[in-house]
Amino acid sequence: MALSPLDPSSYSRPELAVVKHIDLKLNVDFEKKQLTGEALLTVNVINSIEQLILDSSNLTIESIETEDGKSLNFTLADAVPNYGSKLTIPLPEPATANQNLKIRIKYKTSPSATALQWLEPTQTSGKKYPYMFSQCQPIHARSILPCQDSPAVKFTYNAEVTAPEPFTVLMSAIKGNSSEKATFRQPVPIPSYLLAIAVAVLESRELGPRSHVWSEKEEIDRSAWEFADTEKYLQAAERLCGPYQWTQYDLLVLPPSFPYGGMENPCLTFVTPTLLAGDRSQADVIVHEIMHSWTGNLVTNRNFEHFWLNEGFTVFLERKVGASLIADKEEAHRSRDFSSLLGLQELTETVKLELGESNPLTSLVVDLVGVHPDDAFSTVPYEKGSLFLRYLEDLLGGSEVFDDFLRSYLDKFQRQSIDTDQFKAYLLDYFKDNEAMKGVDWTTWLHKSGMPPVIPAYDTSMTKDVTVLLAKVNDTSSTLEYSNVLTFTPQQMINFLQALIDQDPLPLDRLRNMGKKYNIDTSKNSEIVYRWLRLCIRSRDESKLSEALQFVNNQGRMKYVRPIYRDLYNWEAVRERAIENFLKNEANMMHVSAYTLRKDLHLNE
Ligand SMILES: CC/C=C\C/C=C\C[C@@H](O)/C=C/C=C/C=C\[C@@H](O)CCCC(=O)O
Ligand SMILES: [Zn+2]
Repeated sequence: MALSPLDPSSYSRPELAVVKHIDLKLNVDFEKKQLTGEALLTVNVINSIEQLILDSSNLTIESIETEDGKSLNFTLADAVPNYGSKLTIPLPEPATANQNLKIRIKYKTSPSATALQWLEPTQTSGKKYPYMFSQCQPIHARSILPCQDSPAVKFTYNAEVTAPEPFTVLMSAIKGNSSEKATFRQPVPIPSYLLAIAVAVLESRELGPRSHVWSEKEEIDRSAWEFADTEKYLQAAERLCGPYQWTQYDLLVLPPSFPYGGMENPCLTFVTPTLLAGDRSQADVIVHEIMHSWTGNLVTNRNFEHFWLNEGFTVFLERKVGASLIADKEEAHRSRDFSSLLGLQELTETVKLELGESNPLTSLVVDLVGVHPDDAFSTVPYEKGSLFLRYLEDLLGGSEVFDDFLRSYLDKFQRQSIDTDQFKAYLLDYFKDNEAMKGVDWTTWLHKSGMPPVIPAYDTSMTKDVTVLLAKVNDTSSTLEYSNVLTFTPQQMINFLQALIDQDPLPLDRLRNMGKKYNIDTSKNSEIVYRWLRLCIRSRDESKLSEALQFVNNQGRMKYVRPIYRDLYNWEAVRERAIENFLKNEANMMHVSAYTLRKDLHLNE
């Protein structure tokens, strides 16, 4: 299949023409699980073209015409699994450089559009109304509208959406005030993966001068409490990165099947309800999504081979901003390093235990020719990426100089899509007089698989207690008491449990005793519950099996569900039960969850 030279995951040819703006008109039909409507594309021609090529997946194209109603022919190629169909629109006459074309496409989505999940009322908290939401990243926007589904292309959009009463429509854009129909405008150019829509019966609460939180009414009070500090985080982010450019920053708490912790849809971050821990302990996810307002959403990876530019930078900024909220400078430094050490633990598990050190997907820059981005997803771009930036910061003179570089980088590349070479060239030029720059082994950092070549000298004072506890627990002759963990924060407990995951399993009686004594087995914090269940599975606790299955059935956050299923698969005695459980629940999952779990459970081989 011929794909774009700029993006191995798209048919479109952004080097020839780019969509600059989209006017969308959509109607939401819950009965048919379908969006129907039209997209009016404004296309800017870069090099003479005789045809326009777009991405589409499972769309029914009803007609294509020019703005003044002249019908255009088109061909929809046979679908290639997971990439969809190339949509070719021959132009009535060749278009030349700088020309702007307007093309109106009337179409319908399919009930199995991979970007959309249509929930039955039983899958919602209210149990009365259906619910629909999207997840376009990485390349699922093509199942919602015909487009250049590549982050190399950025467009502004306006939308008008009709849905029956009493549904609310939300999109990744500024919401209009009309009470008759839902209107939206996104004046900042976005890549297609940031297009988002949710339609449900929702309530909202004000969180701050530019923020509301939205959810079903059953979660609204808990959500407003959990995310009350949003404005404080936005202001801290602005102090580091400059003014917030997206006007509105709202949050939408989705139903439990939402597959990610958070998705940085502009103006409206989508989050999993597993963040509602009741103790604000998962605020780092909100800070992470806020930081995407600069890295990812303003400065965007040109294609998903450079995904680390989105995620590595965002994790790096998230930890800086998190630390900046702590008044005591030394404590802030300790806390930043503590989070980085947890990230390093997760990276170690991914590289050494899950993917393997020679796996090409453990490189920072990956080759996605013939590899679907959903199959390449892991903690590597997040943690190896942010560790690389931390290495550079330490090498080049610390945060005093590196923060200035970051602001300059954001300023230089804002509203653009870039690749790793552009980042590298800019950094080399910015620090051209810095001798230390010569010591960077670029090839190893960017293109070699495995663990990073250098691990920063992190402050370990906050992990000391964890290390002591780990030795105690591993010494099976030592007595365990609640007092051992009395002063532990949820983060320290998470760090401790993650360290246990990264080592050989504890004998089952020791693990059970630990769970009881340390009150772990009654925790409501999903980050703790998930790691605890994994430990129980790895120590072969059959009595925990139904709890583990319930946990993966009750929420769909892939960060939790996939490792649990993989651990269950590796336990031969329960493998069949795990597969049976997956097959029973597959229909309730979003496409990306079912797709990746099928691979984790080796079901399509
Ligand atoms: C090297 C990686 C190459 C390609 C991956 C590109 C896209 C990955 C695709 O599967 C979509 C990812 C969407 C992620 C959204 C949110 C995450 O940041 C959530 C992280 C996990 C969690 O907290 O639940
Ligand atoms: Zn992210």
